[in-house]
Amino acid sequence: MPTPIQPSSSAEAFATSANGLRIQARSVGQRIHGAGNVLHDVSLDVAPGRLTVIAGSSGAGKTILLQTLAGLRAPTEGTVLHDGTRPGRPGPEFGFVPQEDIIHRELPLRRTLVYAAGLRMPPGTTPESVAAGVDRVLEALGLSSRAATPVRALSGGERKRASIAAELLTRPRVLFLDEPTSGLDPVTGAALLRTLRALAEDGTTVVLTTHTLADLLRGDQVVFLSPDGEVAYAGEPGPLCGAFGVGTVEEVYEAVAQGVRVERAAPPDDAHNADTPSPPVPVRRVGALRQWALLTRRGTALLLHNRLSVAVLAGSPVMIVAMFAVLFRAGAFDRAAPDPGSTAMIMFWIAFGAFFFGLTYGLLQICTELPVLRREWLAGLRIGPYVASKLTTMLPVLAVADVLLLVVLRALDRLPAAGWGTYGSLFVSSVLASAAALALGLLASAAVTEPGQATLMLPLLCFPQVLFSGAFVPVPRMTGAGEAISWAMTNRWAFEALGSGVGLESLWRTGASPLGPPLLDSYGDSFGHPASRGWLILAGFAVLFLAVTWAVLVRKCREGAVRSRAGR
Ligand SMILES: Nc1ncnc2c1ncn2[C@@H]1O[C@H](COP(=O)(O)OP(=O)(O)OP(=O)(O)O)[C@@H](O)[C@H]1O
Repeated sequence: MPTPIQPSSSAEAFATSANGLRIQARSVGQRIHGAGNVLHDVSLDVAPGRLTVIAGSSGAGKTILLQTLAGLRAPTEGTVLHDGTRPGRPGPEFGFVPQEDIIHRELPLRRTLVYAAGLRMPPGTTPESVAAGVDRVLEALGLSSRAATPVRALSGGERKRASIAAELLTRPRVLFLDEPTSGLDPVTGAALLRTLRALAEDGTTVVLTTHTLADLLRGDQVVFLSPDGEVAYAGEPGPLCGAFGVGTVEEVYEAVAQGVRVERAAPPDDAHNADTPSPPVPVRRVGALRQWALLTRRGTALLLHNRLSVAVLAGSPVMIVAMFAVLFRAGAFDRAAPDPGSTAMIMFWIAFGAFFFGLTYGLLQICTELPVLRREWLAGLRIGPYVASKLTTMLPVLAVADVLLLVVLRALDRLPAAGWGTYGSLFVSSVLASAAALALGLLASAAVTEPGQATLMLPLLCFPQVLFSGAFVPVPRMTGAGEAISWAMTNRWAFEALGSGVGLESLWRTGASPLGPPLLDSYGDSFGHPASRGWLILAGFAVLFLAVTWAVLVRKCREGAVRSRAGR
């Protein structure tokens, strides 16, 4: 059941004594690629410690104006000033709550906020201070009784408050919220507005967009946008209806749609010092190593709390081992009576199994949490430690899956009775194949725009890895184009490294089967190189895919969350 916001959501409970940010917009225009001019000549002042509500019909440009006022989008015309200078890089004094959730859903609320605090609060903050900070925001937002509840089990209103709680951890001077009351019932929405008002009364500047009529009358200032992105009204909410000569807020929407504008005195043109971006706030960010350690811990906790992840983690190895047991007869590697065709296929399926584990583990890792990543990037998260944490969270799991695969296949006599050296080589080949596939999965996960697309990528990425691996059509038998493509397939190098490590060439050449030598002719020198050559290539692919993942994420965070500040 949703919890009501407690009376503790008062100015006292915030106890931030924030010194609110002053925002000025002067003749702001915003041109969006594909949408044209979305904002026209917007000039307004947002005083520190005031609650400003931006309203207007759907598509009027409310979100774009909010992002522009926040300094997340540089205006294409005019100027936005924060405390009289152009916005710099957001720091802990800045809070932004987009429409999507910006916290993970899997963990209990308090634990989620503790991780968020670890990434946002200054380095050196003691665990006691983190705990106190988290308890403070939970109390301020009336969420103390929900502290142990997984975020996914919270109601829509509670989840929205949880996102706001994450933003309040650093006691921001300004808080921007995109439609915080959408989807909330009137009582919960009103309570949330009261919470935001308490925050403003304590000094924080609060700016929000809304479609909820009642919200318009609850702010200190209303900015009403016309459908073509002009300011139709900016001022106190009390005189709003009277200014349009109507009786209700609904009628204000109608009047604005018909082109009515309320003239007002233009704010003074004090944008002369706009050329200087505000000096960067001296923020000490949490170090890269600490970010990586924290993200790895959080990633592991999220993984273990996500039923789908656990099902994929446990299910994939079990499924593949079961298929092996059904498909192949035992004893294919017996030197006295080998089955060369099966030995090649066993090596291929081990390579493909390792690839499949890595790819499936990686594919949903990033696309499911992109809004969270973007918001945390704004708060100082570095992409390098983020990508590295994905590797350190997933690679041990993959290594265990690969070991299990090899152990079970040996126990079922689908692999030869060989020494530690052979099995060490098979293990390294499998883990590197999984690591390269994981990196490929992370890259695909970073590149797509939603989880559904990531799922579609699975067959697209798997098919070429099967066809061009060199297992079914040996590389020497491929066309020139096919051979060129096979170079880009990690599965080819894993297959060859595994075959080399298990000694396929010698088994086929000197084993008792007459089928060995002709097969060797077909496969050429596929298994004639040391396994270490394949390891190097697989490691190279992993590094390459991770580097591209990093680049894609940096671009996405910059484009999606922060657009050129300070004239960039
Ligand atoms: N990334 C984008 N690419 C192309 N057009 C965009 C983009 N973002 C916004 N727009 C367009 O800009 C206009 C204003 O969008 P915005 O999201 O600010 O409207 P809004 O008033 O917040 O609407 P709503 O109330 O429906 O959320 C719309 O026509 C929208 O289609």
